[in-house]
Amino acid sequence: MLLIDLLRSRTRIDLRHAVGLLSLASIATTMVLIIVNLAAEQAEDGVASMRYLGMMALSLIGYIWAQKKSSDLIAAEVEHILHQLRLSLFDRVRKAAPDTLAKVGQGAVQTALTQEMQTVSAALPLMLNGVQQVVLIICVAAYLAWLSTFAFVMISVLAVVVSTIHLQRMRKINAATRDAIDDENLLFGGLTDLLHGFKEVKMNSRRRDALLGALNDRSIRARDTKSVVKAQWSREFALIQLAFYGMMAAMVFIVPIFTSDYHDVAVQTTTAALFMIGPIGAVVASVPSFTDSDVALRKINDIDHQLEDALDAQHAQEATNGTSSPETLEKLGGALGNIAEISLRDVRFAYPGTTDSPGFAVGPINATFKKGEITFITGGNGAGKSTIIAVLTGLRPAASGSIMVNDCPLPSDALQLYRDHFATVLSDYHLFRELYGIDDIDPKRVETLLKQMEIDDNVEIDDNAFSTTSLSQGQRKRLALIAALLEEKPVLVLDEWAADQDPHFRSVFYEKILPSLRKQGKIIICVTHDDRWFDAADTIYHVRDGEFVDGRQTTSA
Ligand SMILES: Nc1ncnc2c1ncn2[C@@H]1O[C@H](COP(=O)(O)OP(=O)(O)OP(=O)(O)O)[C@@H](O)[C@H]1O
Repeated sequence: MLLIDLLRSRTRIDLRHAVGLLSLASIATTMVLIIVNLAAEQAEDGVASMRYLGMMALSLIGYIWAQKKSSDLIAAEVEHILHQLRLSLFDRVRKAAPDTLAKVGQGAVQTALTQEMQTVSAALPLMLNGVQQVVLIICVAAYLAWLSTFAFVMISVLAVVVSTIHLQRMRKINAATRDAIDDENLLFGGLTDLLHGFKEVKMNSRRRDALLGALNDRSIRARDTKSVVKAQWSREFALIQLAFYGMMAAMVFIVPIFTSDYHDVAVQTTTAALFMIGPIGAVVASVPSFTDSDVALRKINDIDHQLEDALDAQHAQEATNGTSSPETLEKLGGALGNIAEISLRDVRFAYPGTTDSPGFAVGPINATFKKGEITFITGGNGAGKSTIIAVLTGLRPAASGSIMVNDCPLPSDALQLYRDHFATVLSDYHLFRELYGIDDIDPKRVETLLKQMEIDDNVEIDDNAFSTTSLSQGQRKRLALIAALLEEKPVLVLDEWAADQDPHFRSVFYEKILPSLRKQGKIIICVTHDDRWFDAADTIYHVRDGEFVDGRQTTSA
């Protein structure tokens, strides 16, 4: 079972210690049963034994101590294991290239990190409680064996028969559980469409009806498969309860026929059997969550392996390019510390294609971006501007050609080092409310930037975070630019940044903000369609079909 493998492989504690504590709690509980039986015998003779009362108090103290110790240990350990699992997935996501993540599916990774983790989180404590109850059942069974060997053998045979039937039926239930979870995930996918596309759904009643129809169908399927699983489990509970009552009946009607001295222990044996109802119920009730968590863990593992395979392929590709020597990295570090220019030399890149058509390709690209200069990249939709930006910023590794920092070629194993020198607001940017990675923010600088972006009335920075991001599209982009500028990087890349700005602020951007950034000595690269302000650039590259067709030096800048 994956859950047990997970516990074994990830735990920091000695599992024998935890099981020992759980067993101690079970033994203490069994002691209570034995003492009650013995005290009851004395009570029949009208004697109230203080010795048994003391022993019972000791057993209860032992139970409470072991239970508290084991609960604390297990609760901390369960959360530690989940934390480890999350970190491992975060790490793989961190290392993944954009294509790797796209291949596995962002939605699948998100589901693994949220829904499936929650299922496992709920199941782990139940499973450990189940272990305790199993130990308790074993202890009570041993007590039964001591009271009456015949009763014990009979119960054991009955337990083996019922367990065999139960396990057979479990296979069917497990398969149905997997179907139910798949149906539920399909339903959640549709819900994401409904919530993310809420406005589009509101605007179009045909789309709304079609989407709600599909959601309804998926919900019906999820309902039906789930109710089949629940009905199967109810039948299982009934079977186990029936077996239990059968066992009680056998003890009071059948055992006395075959054993002569049974009447001496009949009451104790029946009490012990009754004592098992709770633990058996708890064990049976915890089984469905094991099944759910096993399915959830399989899904998490699956995503983990898919990411791992994609990363292995990525690393194999990187390995063919070799590893840079410390001298090369040192030279590159020096160049990056004082970037005068970045050049692309015969750079090519292509998206993976399909069997029917090759992926879109850019290159050969030749261009130079200089410190203290503004470069515009223009071109029609789909010409390849954003793809070139992705290669230039090191988000996508070039297939051939070279990127030069000053006169130093960028090796493919130093892309992260290179990327760390860029601040970007890309076309599909994400605005973080928290200014992650930006420390010691100077409040005066923030004030100036907020004023310069004309949003000082709407936003402030508190505790390293924007006070709000609930703003208009244009204002959100201004915040993204502030965050990029606070990073204080030597290269600034903006992909269609001004597209959402009003005419007034566009002129502020092109006529004031960009020139002041040029004065600061940054390399500024902007993808833009704003031909009215082409004069603001020092150099303009025009892209057509993945190539620069015109690189012109403007005169006015
Ligand atoms: N992730 C991707 N996987 C495969 N192909 C892609 C991917 N992203 C873009 N493309 C292909 O690359 C082409 C160029 O896209 P790109 O985004 O670079 O164009 P663009 O010039 O920035 O366009 P726009 O002005 O519309 O933003 C697209 O036509 C598309 O076919």
